[in-house]
Amino acid sequence: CKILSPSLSIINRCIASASSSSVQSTAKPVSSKTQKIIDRETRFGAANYHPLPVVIQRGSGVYVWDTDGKRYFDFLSAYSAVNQGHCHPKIIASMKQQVEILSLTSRAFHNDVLGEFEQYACELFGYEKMLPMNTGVEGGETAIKLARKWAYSVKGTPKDQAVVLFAENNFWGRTLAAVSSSTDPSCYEGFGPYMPNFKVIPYNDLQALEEACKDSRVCAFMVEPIQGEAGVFVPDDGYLAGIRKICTKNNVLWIADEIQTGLGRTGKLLACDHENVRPDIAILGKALAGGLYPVSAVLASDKLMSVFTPGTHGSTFGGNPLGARIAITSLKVLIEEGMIENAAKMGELLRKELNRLPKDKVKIVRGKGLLNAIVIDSKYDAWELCLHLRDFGLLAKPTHGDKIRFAPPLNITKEQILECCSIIQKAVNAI
Ligand SMILES: Cc1ncc(COP(=O)(O)O)c(CNc2cccc(C(=O)O)c2)c1O
Repeated sequence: CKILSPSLSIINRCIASASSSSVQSTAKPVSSKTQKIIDRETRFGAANYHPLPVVIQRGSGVYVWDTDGKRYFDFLSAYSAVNQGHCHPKIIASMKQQVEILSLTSRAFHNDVLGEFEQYACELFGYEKMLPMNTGVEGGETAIKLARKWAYSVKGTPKDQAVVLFAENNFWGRTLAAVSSSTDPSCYEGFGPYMPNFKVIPYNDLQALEEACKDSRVCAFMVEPIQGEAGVFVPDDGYLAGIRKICTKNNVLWIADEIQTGLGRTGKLLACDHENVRPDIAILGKALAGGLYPVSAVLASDKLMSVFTPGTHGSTFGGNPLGARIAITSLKVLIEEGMIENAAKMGELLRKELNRLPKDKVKIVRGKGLLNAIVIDSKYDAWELCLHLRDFGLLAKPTHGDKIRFAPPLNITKEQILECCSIIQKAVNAI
């Protein structure tokens, strides 16, 4: 069932598109070389994205360079998939070493790296078992299958009756199951019929969760500790602890989607660590392999994971030795180079500086660690602001109309943060 209230994103997008089309942009036009590359992509590629007009050719650390050699700060980090910075030398080195030895065996046979990755990840995150996949949405699908199978085989839910709860404005990918839980028409419209027994409740509302859990068919609540795509919605302190309590009381599995918030992004290893609570199932992805390879993972207890028996789930590339090697190094780099603590410190500095921006233009600043967003006044156009940010050397992109996410790699320095803030100030002055 879906809550079909007109989502804010539609209204904001109408305003944004109206304002961007009606207001003449004062941003710089792209070079003919860049335009030619964009035109070729437009000619031969599906139009399922609307990228900012810039063509990136090289990346290193917090920087990327376009095809004209211009340098930018990357303030999106590929939606938090590049937490370790672009092309981290240690991760590249381990990738190079492994790729020349063995890349893929399928799970028909063992390989000599997967067990090392599983042990390292289980011990690091405090779980007993890990199931490796590739993309984040595969991690989400795996977690939901796990919860449903547990409902039928352990909890005793009648066959095909299990209900999974999601939060309004959730985003966990683009598969038919993922869009079945979405409340954003641009995500789900035109892709019906939808997955049954997905129920949506308000985010950051413990009473709504308590009420929904009265339905004995509910087997799990899948939720982001901070809603990324929705525009970096940070819930009230205590929300995560409240979820933990209510799910435990009602024998409902708590699935934390840490794909965007995990791996140091919010200034802790997992965003759930801010409240010292532990979900029954944690899903990781994106930066798990440093933005160099698609690796995702589902972590759970031995008892819970044991509902998966041979042949009940899998993936051709899931658990491949190349991805496993890259993931081990990506996790070690995150820890050994103090990126998690740096994210906490640099996030505080970034929000302090962003809060100095004129309030008539930048209405809200919010975030945790280096997952942040500004909400600009509807009199102004977020797209136009991103074009000016690009011209001044910083790449970011609007999400849902009036919000702009600021999420640089976690190894950004204080000097770089201050330089980025002066760029942001200049761009805000320019709109
Ligand atoms: C919280 C969360 N969970 C799951 C996913 C899905 O991950 P994969 O994309 O690897 O399947 C995400 C993804 N996050 C995300 C953010 C912005 C754009 C896009 C895009 O599909 O272009 C994806 C996410 O932000």
